[in-house]
Amino acid sequence: MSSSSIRAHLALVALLSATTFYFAYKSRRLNKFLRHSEYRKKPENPNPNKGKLFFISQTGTSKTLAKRLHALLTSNDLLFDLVDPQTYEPEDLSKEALVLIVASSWEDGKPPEAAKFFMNWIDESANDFRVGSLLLSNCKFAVFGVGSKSYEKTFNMVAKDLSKKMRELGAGEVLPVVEGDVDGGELDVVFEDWSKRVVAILKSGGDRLENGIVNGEASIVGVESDPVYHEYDDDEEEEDVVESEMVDLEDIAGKGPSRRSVNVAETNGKVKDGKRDMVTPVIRASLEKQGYKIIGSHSGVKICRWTKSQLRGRGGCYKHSFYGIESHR
Ligand SMILES: Cc1cc2nc3c(=O)[nH]c(=O)nc-3n(C[C@H](O)[C@H](O)[C@H](O)COP(=O)(O)O)c2cc1C
Repeated sequence: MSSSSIRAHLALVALLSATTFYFAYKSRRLNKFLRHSEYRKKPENPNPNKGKLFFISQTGTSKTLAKRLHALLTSNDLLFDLVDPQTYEPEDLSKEALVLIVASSWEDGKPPEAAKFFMNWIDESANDFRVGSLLLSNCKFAVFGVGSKSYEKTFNMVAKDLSKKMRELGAGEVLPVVEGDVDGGELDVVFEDWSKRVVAILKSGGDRLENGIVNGEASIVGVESDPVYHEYDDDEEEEDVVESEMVDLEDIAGKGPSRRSVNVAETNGKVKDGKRDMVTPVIRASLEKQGYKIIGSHSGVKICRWTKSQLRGRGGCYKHSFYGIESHR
């Protein structure tokens, strides 16, 4: 073999080695990035189709009762996860179809320590005008309170508060709150009665739940109110009256937001770099449900339905009809 061909061989081997080394290095970097990346997929709600039975408890009374109900549900082939709110991501509430809560109240009607984050989340969401009343619109729920009448004004405050806030967020209450009294209120009997009613409702199928009517007694159904964010147009009133039969691809794309796609830990209404996020995951979900597109971390935008209608040649709003203003151009 001539010296020039040996040199060529050596150069080829060197090139191949360098290439192999380079790709091996890149692959390791990529793996490392994926392992540590903040964009790594967060764990999904393990059983979004199963009901959730929460216990909000400090000294175990509510937990014991919830366990009893869980056993009853299971023996009736009703699949529920028994959940400690401490281990639950409240963002997932919007995916739940059925929620049962056994909740105790503590000093000044406050929740036990373990449920503070969960309760705060519900409270903040219900009080945030940007979230609106659609967030839990797919969720049916019932609450049993564990407390003592001797605390008078704050008797079962947590349970009552939960019920109110859940309704404000659009969830449908299938049974009015039942208030258990640990001090002479025959708690076990009252709880057993409530549990049987819950099981009866669940076993009766979806109809009663859908209607929010239980054995003829009207349950408190989610309070409907207008969406909190509006289009950048003053045509809403007319839009409400005329419902387009056509479904916009844009609107479909807005449905079913993935809350995992945003960094929940950082943006759940918390302070980041000294600033509070304007579009938290909850607000994002609510806006996307209404067909808005989120711009940056601060705004939601949706094209006016009349503008779309006009662009399709199907007529515009009163501004066009009465004054000839072509706001779609
Ligand atoms: C210090 C203290 C404060 C309490 N405050 C309230 C209250 O404000 N409202 C109420 O209904 N019950 C109140 N209770 C009663 C508890 O709700 C009751 O003991 C219940 O069984 C606790 O349930 P848990 O073991 O599941 O936490 C209080 C009890 C204690 C010991």
